[in-house]
Amino acid sequence: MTNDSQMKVVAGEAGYLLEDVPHLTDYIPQLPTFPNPLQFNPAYSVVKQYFVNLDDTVAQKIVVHKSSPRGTHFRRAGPRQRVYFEFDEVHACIVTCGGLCPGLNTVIREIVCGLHYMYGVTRILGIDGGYRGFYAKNTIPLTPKVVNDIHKRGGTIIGTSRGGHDTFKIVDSIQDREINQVYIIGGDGTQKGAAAIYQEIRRRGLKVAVAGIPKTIDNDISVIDKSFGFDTAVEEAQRAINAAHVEAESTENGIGVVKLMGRYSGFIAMYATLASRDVDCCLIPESPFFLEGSGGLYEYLERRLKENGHFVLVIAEGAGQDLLADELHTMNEKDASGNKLLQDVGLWISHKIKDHFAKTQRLHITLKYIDPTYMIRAIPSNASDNVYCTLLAQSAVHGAMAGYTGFTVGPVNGRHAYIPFNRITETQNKVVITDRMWARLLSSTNQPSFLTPKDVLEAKKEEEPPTQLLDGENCKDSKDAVAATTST
Ligand SMILES: Nc1ncnc2c1ncn2[C@@H]1O[C@H](COP(=O)(O)OP(=O)(O)OP(=O)(O)O)[C@@H](O)[C@H]1O
Ligand SMILES: O=P(O)(O)OC[C@H]1O[C@](O)(CO)[C@@H](O)[C@@H]1O
Ligand SMILES: [Mg+2]
Repeated sequence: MTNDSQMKVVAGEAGYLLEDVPHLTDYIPQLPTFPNPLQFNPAYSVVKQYFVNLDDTVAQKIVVHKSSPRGTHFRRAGPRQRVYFEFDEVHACIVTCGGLCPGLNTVIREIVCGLHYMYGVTRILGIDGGYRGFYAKNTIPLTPKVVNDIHKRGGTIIGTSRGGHDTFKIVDSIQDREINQVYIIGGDGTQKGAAAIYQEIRRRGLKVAVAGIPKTIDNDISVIDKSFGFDTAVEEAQRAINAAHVEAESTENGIGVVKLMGRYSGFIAMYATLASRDVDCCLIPESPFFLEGSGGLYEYLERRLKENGHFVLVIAEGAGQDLLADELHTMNEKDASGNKLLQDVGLWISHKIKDHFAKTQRLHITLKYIDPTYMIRAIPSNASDNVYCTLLAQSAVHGAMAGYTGFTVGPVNGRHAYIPFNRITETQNKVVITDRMWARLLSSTNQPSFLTPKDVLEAKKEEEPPTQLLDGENCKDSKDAVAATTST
């Protein structure tokens, strides 16, 4: 077994590997344990097997050959027979960081209700306004009554922010307030911050469990099947695409342009396009494109307008940024968290298309640009995301109560697991354009791939899939996971 402070790797037979998460007892030996109060909970009395077996693990790769090694596994999430906190000892806090995402309030609600109703915990604080709220703002007491209706609202009732991560000040605040469970909801940046907080807590030898709940509307968090709020966002994006289609269809040579979120990954644009069937072209950050000449966007646009009389273009906000940078000579501006600030590619491409047709005078077009960017993430989560958020929150609560720390929760092939922070933060999930899912999109829109045979070869070399067995498999940066429904 190898052991570092972020991940414990345990090897087993036939190539079995467990990438385990840290536990409080790794650095505080002989902690007392207590029976899990869940076994006395009437709602759970019907459950055949109350507790997750300590040896249960979840396979990262589920499509295998006869001779395949058993591969990487993660610890299965869920309630344990013994817990490391007494109910009246727990003082928990919840913080939300980064951009908004449908379902944030549901996760907050279910952490509060899970702690309260499953474990009898009454002291729970909301940290106001993201990481900086630990040391710069007041806290918000959270009870089941306070959070009762919040899942019906978009946003986050405790506020969020970018930047302001100061590990020492945050851990000082945790220590001063005698907080011993920290629930951190956020994207890749947030999880990196959570890892730093966990490391500092461990260095100080504190009995504080740190649990991350992955959040990103872009669906760019690796290892997990998908992130909460993504389905809701895709559904909302349909409304914008529908509007663009109606507008485009109702005029001669009508063009509808819709810009969707997706800084580095085009999952929202890809899924919204695949679901809608009204889209003629979808442009994402992972797939370079060009405008002029043979095989370019203008040529395709003209052809489609002649064939169909209208055209719908969906573009992810991170697409074509290299083209914009060349033309606009932009400064390399960053937000408070260090993320690159993007130029408005939707507006840019709308102008380019209008200019092209004005210059060539071959067709008279009418173009409408729809930018629903913030609308798709500011809404409350839909039914399936609400259930998903509940499972995530409860998995996090069970993990912290069981003494695990330095972990992120999430479904891996449909089973909830505890995943070490570094596995979540080391890479970002991206659409793989040599994958079958992208091919499906190309065949549904009929758009050109904008790739030369040489480009395809290069792309294949870069993203060599480990196996060709799975549809959509390589849409996951982890190279192993498949999109799956969630269940514990
Ligand atoms: N490498 C890092 N180390 C410590 N803290 C970080 C790091 N990167 C980001 N953070 C902190 O995490 C918080 C959120 O980061 P960011 O704004 O990048 O959003 P995110 O969590 O990636 O979510 P999203 O991109 O989905 O909106 C910020 O407060 C930021 O200071
Ligand atoms: O304007 P804000 O709040 O910085 O958020 C914009 C970014 O947040 C995200 O929704 C998530 O990272 C991106 O798609 C988008 O670029
Ligand atoms: Mg991010």
